[in-house]
Amino acid sequence: MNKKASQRNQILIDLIHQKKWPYLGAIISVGIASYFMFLVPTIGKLVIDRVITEPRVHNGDKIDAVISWVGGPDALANQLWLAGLAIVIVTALSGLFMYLKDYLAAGACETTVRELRNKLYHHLHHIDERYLNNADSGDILQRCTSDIDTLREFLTMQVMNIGRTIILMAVVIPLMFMQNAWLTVLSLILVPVVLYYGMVFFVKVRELFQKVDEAEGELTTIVQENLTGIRVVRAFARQDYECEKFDEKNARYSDLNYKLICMFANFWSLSDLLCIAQSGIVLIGGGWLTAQGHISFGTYFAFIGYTNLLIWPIRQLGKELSEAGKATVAIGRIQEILEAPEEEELQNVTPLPDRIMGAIKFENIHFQYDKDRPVLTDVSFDVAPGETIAIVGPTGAGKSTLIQLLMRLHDYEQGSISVDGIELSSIARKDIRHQIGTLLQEPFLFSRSLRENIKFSHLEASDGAMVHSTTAAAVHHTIESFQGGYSTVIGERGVSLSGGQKQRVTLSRTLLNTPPILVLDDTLSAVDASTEQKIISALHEKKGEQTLLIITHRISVCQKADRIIVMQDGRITDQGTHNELTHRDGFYNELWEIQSDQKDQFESEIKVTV
Ligand SMILES: Nc1ncnc2c1ncn2[C@@H]1O[C@H](COP(=O)(O)OP(=O)(O)OP(=O)(O)O)[C@@H](O)[C@H]1O
Repeated sequence: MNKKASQRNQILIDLIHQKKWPYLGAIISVGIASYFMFLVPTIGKLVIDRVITEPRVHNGDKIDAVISWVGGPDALANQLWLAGLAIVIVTALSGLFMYLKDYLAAGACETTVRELRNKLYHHLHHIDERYLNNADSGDILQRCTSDIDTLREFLTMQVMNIGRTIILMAVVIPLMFMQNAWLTVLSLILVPVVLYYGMVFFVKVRELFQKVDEAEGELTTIVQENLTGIRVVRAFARQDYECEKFDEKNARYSDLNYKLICMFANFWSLSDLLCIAQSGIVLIGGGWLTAQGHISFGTYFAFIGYTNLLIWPIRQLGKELSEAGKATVAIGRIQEILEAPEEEELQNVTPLPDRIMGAIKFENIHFQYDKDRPVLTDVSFDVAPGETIAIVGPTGAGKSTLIQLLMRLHDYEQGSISVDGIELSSIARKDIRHQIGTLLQEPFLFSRSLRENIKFSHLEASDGAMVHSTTAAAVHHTIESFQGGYSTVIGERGVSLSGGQKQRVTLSRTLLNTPPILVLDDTLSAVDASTEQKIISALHEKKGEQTLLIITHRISVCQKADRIIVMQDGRITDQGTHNELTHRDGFYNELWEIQSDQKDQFESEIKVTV
């Protein structure tokens, strides 16, 4: 067994081990139920041999004692309903223990799967940023939903059925041998073939299952992407193109499923044939042995019953094993996520006060995502507590990366970053993130009420504080104009709000928490100039209370900053106030001239029109 397979088994063993007592109870119940199942044909045999047929068998054993107790063979022959009642009672007891098995197993399985789901969800929230950047969200979604369901089915159905069949064989086969060894051999002669065929099928089908799962993942990804980006598709009138792409994936998924169904059809028909052949062998062989007087008629009757009792579950074993193949693929895929590294946490972290001052220092920072592709080179700058810094630069200059390093979404390898004089790499990730409020380029809102979305940053905040933050973000009146006000539930990713409204809601969410450091990553790009000014003024009211880093392309925002940092190609190429930078050549001055020209042109066009 290779390492991966043994790790997969280990996950399963660990999961089952956590609930060993209910599982053990289920196994014992199956054992008892199997014994009662064995008793049904055995009662038939005893009645035939000791009551119905002549000459009657007398062994002087406990069975004879029971027969005498109910009035002897003749009396029993006149009251055969008693034997029928015994069969009903034994069958009912067998059913009762099977129910107990299902009850214990279902409880244990559900808890096991729920714990695994929680473990996976918790892990996803702590997984390393690099893994998330490269991961395919549709695929992860599938692993967390349908793969978990496959595993659940495996634990509730397959493990129990496989266990049940093995226990049934372990209980019934020795009891059959005790009655007649040759007939037992005859009754089981095709069992190895049925089992082997099931195992071969199981190995073959596993590979195909993996392909089907992958194809399903691709299909989920394409649906999810298209739902998220449906407006982009419509804007470019690319519906047909996307439908074609979907059809391709859909066809592949269907073809693979069809192949799988065909394989199963072959398996069922051939295994049915094998099972019927096994029953036929017992019928013919047992009939001959009875005719020759080697076995009693009752034994013949009982062995037909035993064979039927065993062969069908054994045939089912092939199916269960093949389903188990599907589960091992699912476990492997879940395991891949569980093995993805989590964000590393330090053993000895430097604790932060409840509220830091907000001083930031970058010293000779070098950083790259991929080998030999430097994104930040020798970046150094200082920010005093309460200072407002604007960061400008062309696209791809590394501005967002700077912020991601500050939030410890990635770790720097060269240089130093400190917050209030404490080296960032010695601070726990969650501690530093508590101190920084961030508004990312892409506003994200949950499909919950506006109130829940805004209070996400500060769950205990009062409604008054919430209204204060929405007023500062210039969105309070918009929210009040909705029929449901703050209770309005917004669609997935806030689709019922405009881009600017979404940004303002996310801004109010960040403002509610008043963290000592606030970062706006190109957040104001989707709001109009007057709203932008309102928001900037609101932020300026708190000037000095929090350190403000604003990544922006707008000169109007930079003008209000204490200092502007200019970034180009991963380096800081200039810094200073608006006045200083507009009096020397460089990127900022060019940006200023372009935006001033545009403003002048716009104003003169308005004058002409008026
Ligand atoms: N997760 C990532 N993995 C690999 N490369 C990345 C990743 N994120 C960003 N980059 C690369 O790093 C460089 C800097 O990206 P960054 O997002 O920091 O730029 P930016 O200045 O914020 O750009 P913009 O103004 O367009 O947002 C770019 O070349 C980008 O392709």
